[in-house]
Amino acid sequence: MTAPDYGRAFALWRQGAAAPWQAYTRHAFVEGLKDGTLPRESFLHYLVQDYVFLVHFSRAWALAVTKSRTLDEMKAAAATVNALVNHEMQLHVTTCAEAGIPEDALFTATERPENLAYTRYVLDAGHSGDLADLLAALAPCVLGYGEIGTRLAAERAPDTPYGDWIETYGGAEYQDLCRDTGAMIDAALARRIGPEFAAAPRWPELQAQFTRATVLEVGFWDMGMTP
Ligand SMILES: Cc1ncc(C[n+]2csc(CCO)c2C)c(N)n1
Repeated sequence: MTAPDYGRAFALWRQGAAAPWQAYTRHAFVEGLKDGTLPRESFLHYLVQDYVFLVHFSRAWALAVTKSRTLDEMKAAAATVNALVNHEMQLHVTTCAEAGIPEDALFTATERPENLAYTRYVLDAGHSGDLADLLAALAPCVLGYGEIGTRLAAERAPDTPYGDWIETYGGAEYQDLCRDTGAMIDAALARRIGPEFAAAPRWPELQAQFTRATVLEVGFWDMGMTP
């Protein structure tokens, strides 16, 4: 299966991080969602941690609003903050509520170090750099789930109990968001670095940020498997 097209910068970054990208998008946790063998306890533990993760990811996208230089950039980043705090986190709240975990327990859950490392790394990439640095660190999260969702929607076991999760990320709405985000990244890089951004002196550092965030995604799945 060929990977979905989320733009030029992403295609290059993904290629430049080939081994960790494979470890992230084909992780045992992902395969367990696909065939339904992931223990429920692992999934709920992941969802609680992911709720906290999304709180900090919303802060990172809010930082992208303040790092924007055009109204189009601001609109895209602000739309993502809205989607995160008002919609995506609802999947976590609803699923956890069904399992008897109330929302205030999600907001106050103790963060695992793997979670802390990832979110604060991304926030620091944004605080110490510009929008290009921040987007390089944010891209694996947004676009990786798009790629995982697409593959799992095609390959899933019909009776996996994780169908809602797969449909959230494999569905048309999320895939549109991934394409928009990929286009926004290409435009933001072209604006700051020039159209040949991959030949620029700062490209290796952007690649390194993307690769580090991908490695931190692998750590997040590992954490999910060890409740
Ligand atoms: C560990 C972890 N990595 C990625 C995502 C996916 N994700 C994070 S923010 C966001 C919306 C961006 O528009 C999406 C889809 C997640 N939930 N948890």
